[in-house]
Amino acid sequence: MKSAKILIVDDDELNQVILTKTLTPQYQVHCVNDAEAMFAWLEDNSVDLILLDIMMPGMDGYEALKQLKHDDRTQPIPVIIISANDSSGDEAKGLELGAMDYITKPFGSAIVRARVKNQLTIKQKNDLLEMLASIDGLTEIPNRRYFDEHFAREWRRSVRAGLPLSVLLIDIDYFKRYNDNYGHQKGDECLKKVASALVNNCQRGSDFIARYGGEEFVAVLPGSEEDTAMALANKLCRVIRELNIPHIDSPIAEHITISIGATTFNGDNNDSCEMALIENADKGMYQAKKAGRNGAVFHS
Ligand SMILES: Nc1nc2c(ncn2[C@@H]2O[C@H](COP(=O)(O)OP(=O)(O)OP(=O)(O)O)[C@@H](O)[C@H]2O)c(=O)[nH]1
Repeated sequence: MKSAKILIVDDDELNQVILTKTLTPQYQVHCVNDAEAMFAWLEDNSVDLILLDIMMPGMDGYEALKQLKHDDRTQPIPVIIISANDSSGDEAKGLELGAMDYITKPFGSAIVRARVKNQLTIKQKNDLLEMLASIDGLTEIPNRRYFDEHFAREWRRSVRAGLPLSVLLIDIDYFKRYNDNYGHQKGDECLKKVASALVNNCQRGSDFIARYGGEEFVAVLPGSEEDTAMALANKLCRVIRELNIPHIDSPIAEHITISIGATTFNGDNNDSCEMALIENADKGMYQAKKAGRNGAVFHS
């Protein structure tokens, strides 16, 4: 809870100072003067709670709240309205639009602190549930649902910043034969070992690995060009070979191997879409399988 991030949206500097002073000992606080600055800040920063003023120059707080709740990316962020409008009609309007709480000005510090704490406690529990719903039960790495959200976010970031984004599709070779020969339980153990080796061998903090489905994994590599992506793909093939998981029924090796399809979006082509990137990686995978497996192929 200590490191929770709170965004204060208020054009009144005195309110900003008082709220910051009230919350700073416990939380990370950032202030912006209007709704436009709030949306700009949210493009690149994660926030756990928003304290939102209603009467502001430009877009007012109600409209800002409506837009926050309309966007999947900002919808889960709890909003507390802090407003000088103290009529029950105003409060009802804010709550109906999706605010979690409503504090009227002038406010007492203890009330602000208590209400913020309540909302952050609820948020923490919701985040935990969200996390549990995003993790694959077998391998304990991010699941397909988590991947879909993460990948869409990274794609937008890459288009906006004009930065490359690489994707690796990773598939265990002859895994049906492995299951048939060693049994489904051993198959599960193998999937766990492969997943953890893949996660432990991704170099950059921004690299992301998920279970794509069955015996297939996917890596999202923000900021990585073709060379870096292929270097990582080849390294992952080697790492999995070196796990030395016996697979006597594999026609190509005595141990478990993987095939990888790789592709890169260069951040400069707005015509392509995120799904085209997956399709390209899938084509690379098909070629890697056709070329004999146990290796990586880049498809642009
Ligand atoms: N043990 C176990 N097996 C799984 C799981 N998910 C998928 N599989 C198995 O993975 C196998 C995938 O087989 P295929 O798609 O035919 O591919 P493959 O045998 O790996 O052959 P190639 O990909 O062409 O090298 C199937 O037998 C699935 O039952 C799982 O959670 N646990």
